[in-house]
Amino acid sequence: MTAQIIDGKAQAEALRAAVAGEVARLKADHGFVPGLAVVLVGEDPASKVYVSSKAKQTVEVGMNSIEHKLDVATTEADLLALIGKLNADPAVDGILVQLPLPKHIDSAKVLEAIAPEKDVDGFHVVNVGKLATGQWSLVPCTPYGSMILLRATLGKLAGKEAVVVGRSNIVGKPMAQLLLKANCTVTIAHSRTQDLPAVCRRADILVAAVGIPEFVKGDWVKPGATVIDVGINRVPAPEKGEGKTKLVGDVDYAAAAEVAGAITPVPGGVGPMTIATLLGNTLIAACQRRGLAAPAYFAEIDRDLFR
Ligand SMILES: Nc1nc(=O)c2c([nH]1)NC[C@@H]1CN(c3ccc(C(=O)N[C@@H](CCC(=O)O)C(=O)O)cc3)C=[N+]21
Repeated sequence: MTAQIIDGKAQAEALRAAVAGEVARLKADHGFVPGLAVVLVGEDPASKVYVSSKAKQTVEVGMNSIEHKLDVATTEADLLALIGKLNADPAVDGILVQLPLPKHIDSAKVLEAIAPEKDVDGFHVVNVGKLATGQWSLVPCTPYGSMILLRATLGKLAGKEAVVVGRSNIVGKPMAQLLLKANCTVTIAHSRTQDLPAVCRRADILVAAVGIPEFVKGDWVKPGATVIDVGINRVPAPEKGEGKTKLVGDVDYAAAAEVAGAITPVPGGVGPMTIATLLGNTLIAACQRRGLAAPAYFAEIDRDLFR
């Protein structure tokens, strides 16, 4: 058996087209253009690629992109001052501070400084708390995108056995919250889990978010399961030539695809959805802040996922 490959690239394109349509409608009917501010501190090459890709796609859907590229030696106080300015700027609807930040900056402090209504990453404790208590909130982009892929692949998720491997604040925990909200039976597994392969084999929905290349093996996957691979790991690829690299996920893709019912590839799976949902969150934040109803397309996604 060979798994259905879940086409995150195509789904992300569809989502971006819907965002572009809503942006045009807001401009025509309400006379404003949503703006997304992205802050990058330092020169991490992967972060630079992601940030320029975000800026490019922001402009492609018709929104304003405000980029702040700061020196690696930027102080925490200077970064907090910039966030204060962006919070107060009416042209800024969403603020994203690219992680990881340099070691001398306290990320938690920085994330808490972002106005919750502009927190398009959904990382602020106010948004985390709202999600955990069933209140409306901005939802972290990667888990949100993963949920949209699951819904498109499986239909209703209620009653399914879901195992999330990884307990980070940016993926594992919010992913578990969203699966729970969609009425799955949810297990969060991690590095201290006893007999991790056996726990994974229970899953109808297996989400790998550990940040270790090809960590989840083929025989950890229940036959027919849906596998969501959140990992983006750059590894050496000597088979492509001296000094070459490639991207792999947190799942041993070739082996898992023999067993799974459906699986996300890396690249072309969850990654593109992360940027599309970021743009969606910016649109939602822009509407919310102006007292406008959530765009129909997103209201429908939420109804679909959580009712
Ligand atoms: N505050 C914050 N919010 C984030 O959402 C955030 C962050 N910090 N720091 C880094 C991670 C990583 N991330 C990705 C987004 C898109 C792709 C993506 O589009 N990947 C493509 C390929 C990319 C490539 O070829 O390098 C794919 O999987 O097909 C990957 C990774 C967002 N992150």
